Amino acid sequence: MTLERSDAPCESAVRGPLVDRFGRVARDLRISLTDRCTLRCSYCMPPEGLDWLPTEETLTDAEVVRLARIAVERLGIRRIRFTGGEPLLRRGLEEIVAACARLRTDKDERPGLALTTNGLGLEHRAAALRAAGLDRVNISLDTLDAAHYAAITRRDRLGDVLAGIRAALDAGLAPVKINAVVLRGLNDADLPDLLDHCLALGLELRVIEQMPIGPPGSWSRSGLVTADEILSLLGTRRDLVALDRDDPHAPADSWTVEGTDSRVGVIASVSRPFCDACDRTRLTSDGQIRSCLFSTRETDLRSLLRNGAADEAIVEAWKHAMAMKPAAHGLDADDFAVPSRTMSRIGG
Ligand SMILES: Nc1nc2c(ncn2[C@@H]2O[C@H](COP(=O)(O)OP(=O)(O)OP(=O)(O)O)[C@@H](O)[C@H]2O)c(=O)[nH]1
Ligand SMILES: C[S@@+](CC[C@H](N)C(=O)[O-])C[C@H]1O[C@@H](n2cnc3c(N)ncnc32)[C@H](O)[C@@H]1O
Ligand code: SF4
Ligand code: SF4
Repeated sequence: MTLERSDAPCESAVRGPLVDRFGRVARDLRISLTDRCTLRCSYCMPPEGLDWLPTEETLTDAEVVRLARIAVERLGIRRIRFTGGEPLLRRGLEEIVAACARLRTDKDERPGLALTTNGLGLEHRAAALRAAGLDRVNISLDTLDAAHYAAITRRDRLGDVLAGIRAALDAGLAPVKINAVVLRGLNDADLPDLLDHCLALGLELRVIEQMPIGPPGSWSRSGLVTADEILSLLGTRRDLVALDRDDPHAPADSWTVEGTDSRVGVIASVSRPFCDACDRTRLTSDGQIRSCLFSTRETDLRSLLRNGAADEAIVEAWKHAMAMKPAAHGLDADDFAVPSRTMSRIGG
């Protein structure tokens, strides 16, 4: 796919809901609630962490909810995912979820509400989050081997994640998906065990190709474990049958595992990009809109909010940001530009 470099929005891009120059419509908003985290996953953050945003630069709960309301009521957003950093570090998470659950979409429905988390502390919050209106949760777990887990995340917290998964299931959050980024020589050989564990608990495993969006030096194309390799690892003990995508916009390709009711997914952002059908817009914890995970530019909604802008001005700024959305991440292009933030500051 070639990258469109023109910055001029076409007319259709500035009318109606969030539509970009290529006709893609954003229905899915990912809100990062903090840039801080309890882990230091090697593919996402440097061991020493990052310079965290000062509190005053982070959107308040009320600011987050106002932007979510504008997105849902004015801009056609139908699903919201809370992410981070680690969103469970956000004290007001339950209140933010409850406020978003009161919104109504253009179809007069409650927006779908989901959380992506590393699972630390979920044990104590899953029930309250469910009661607040959270529908589902994706939990990151790269391996069941405690030593490998500690090597990847630089923290010895495997037991806490497993407790968080159990609590999510008990609370009735459904489906519970497990996200595993696969790293050569670290957890690739652990995938069959992880799949068996997920099948036993009724969890949907998605194995993720590592993207070049972590700390400098953490990614190389030659070291990438690609979707083809992931599939052969997952097929070591199990037979997989390919499924058609039920949601054309979902990042994962899915398979059923023969002899079970379960499915397993592969998110192949690098070797099989899904940018053509992208339906996402992203809000960072400091109030910047990123139309693409790999954007090199952002649109500052926080300044608008804090300068007293009316909803209409925010709507226009958000639409303009969407109009500038690139065609694709362009990883294969000669002029690929490294995104302006690393993963934990964007929200995945
Ligand atoms: N390239 C790319 N990767 C994405 C995008 N959205 C999510 N991902 C990656 O997909 C992986 C799983 O992300 P999640 O936060 O669980 O979100 P999701 O897979 O969209 O969630 P579902 O709605 O449950 O399918 C992470 O590595 C994300 O960074 C996207 O728009 N582009
Ligand atoms: C940035 S994290 C934020 C939410 C939460 N802290 C967590 O880990 O689930 C969101 C997702 O991005 C994934 N991720 C982080 N760095 C990645 C990378 N370099 N390539 C692919 N996925 C990555 C994580 O595995 C996680 O599933
Ligand atoms: S992937 Fe999630 S848990 Fe791991 S360092 Fe990044 S933000 Fe934290
Ligand atoms: S890389 Fe950008 S355009 Fe491609 S799917 Fe992700 S957010 Fe969408």
